[in-house]
Amino acid sequence: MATAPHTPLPRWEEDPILAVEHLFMRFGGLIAVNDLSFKVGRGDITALIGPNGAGKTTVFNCITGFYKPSEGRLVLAHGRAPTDGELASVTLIGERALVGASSGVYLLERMPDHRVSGEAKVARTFQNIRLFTGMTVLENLMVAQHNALMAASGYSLKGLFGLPSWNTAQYEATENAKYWLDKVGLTDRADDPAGDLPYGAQRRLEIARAMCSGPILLCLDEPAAGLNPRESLELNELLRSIRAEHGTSILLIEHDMSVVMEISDHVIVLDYGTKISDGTPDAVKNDPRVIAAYLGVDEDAVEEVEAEIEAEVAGSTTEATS
Ligand SMILES: Nc1ncnc2c1ncn2[C@@H]1O[C@H](COP(=O)(O)OP(=O)(O)OP(=O)(O)O)[C@@H](O)[C@H]1O
Repeated sequence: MATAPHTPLPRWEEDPILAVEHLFMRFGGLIAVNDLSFKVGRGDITALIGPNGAGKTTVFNCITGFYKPSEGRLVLAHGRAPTDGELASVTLIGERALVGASSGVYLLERMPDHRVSGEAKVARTFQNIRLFTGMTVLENLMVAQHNALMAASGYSLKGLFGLPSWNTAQYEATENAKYWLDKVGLTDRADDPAGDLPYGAQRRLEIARAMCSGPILLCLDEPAAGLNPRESLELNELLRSIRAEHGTSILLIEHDMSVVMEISDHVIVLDYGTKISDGTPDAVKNDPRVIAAYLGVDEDAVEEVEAEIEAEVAGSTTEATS
């Protein structure tokens, strides 16, 4: 008897690095994020898109510890995703647990922002660039490694006495900074104040700064905002090489559809805090709910589209069962 062809699960189902589970964020009477669940595949470039005010930045703020969610669980797995049993015990005992040999599982909703970046290794950039504009480009990258350097300095003593472990850590931090300067094409601007850089270069420096902390998940809030078409193409290349050469998973919020459709493996669409679509770029692009949300058509038209979708789904279910 012929068996049905096996359809492989998408990576975000097979090997998720992050699972957002039933996330709610309320601000007084406003529900900015409404029962949102999705997964981010390990090594994927995942885009979170949606019209203005859909709740995208609020989701980022929850993942990166800037907001404490009203409800929900945010599971980050450094190694393989935990089993249901392992996850239940982490949820019971605390915010972090080791699963398998040495890989950690972190419940991000329980952690403050500095531990989400320092321990869980989730780095982010902001919608409005937040560099230290008076510091040099290189200094911005050294500051990003402050935590590692402080630990290596024994919280100052080893640094004061110039012990070898401190010297090694400082050397490595400088080499790391130089590597990322080169990667984003800013080596010749290393000693200039960051505030003197053109806008596109400041955006690249933000990404370099985030990468200096060695994240396993990089969250970028509108990295292509304000970039010209050439700079957008360079950004695509940079993000692809970060994924290919460092294995970093990337979650980005983006309005520039040329960037989203070109580089994403997986797209999640929000509207009024609710997920309306989740799939490959092609699937999402052709989803009538997404088209309706983006075109801003009136509610009657949206209802018509929804009725059509429901009729189609009902039709295909009947066909499948007959
Ligand atoms: N700290 C806050 N206090 C009150 N309301 C907030 C807060 N942060 C966000 N909101 C509201 O939550 C909703 C979602 O905002 P959010 O910034 O997450 O949307 P967004 O999808 O990122 O929008 P944009 O694409 O314009 O950046 C908006 O109605 C916003 O006004």
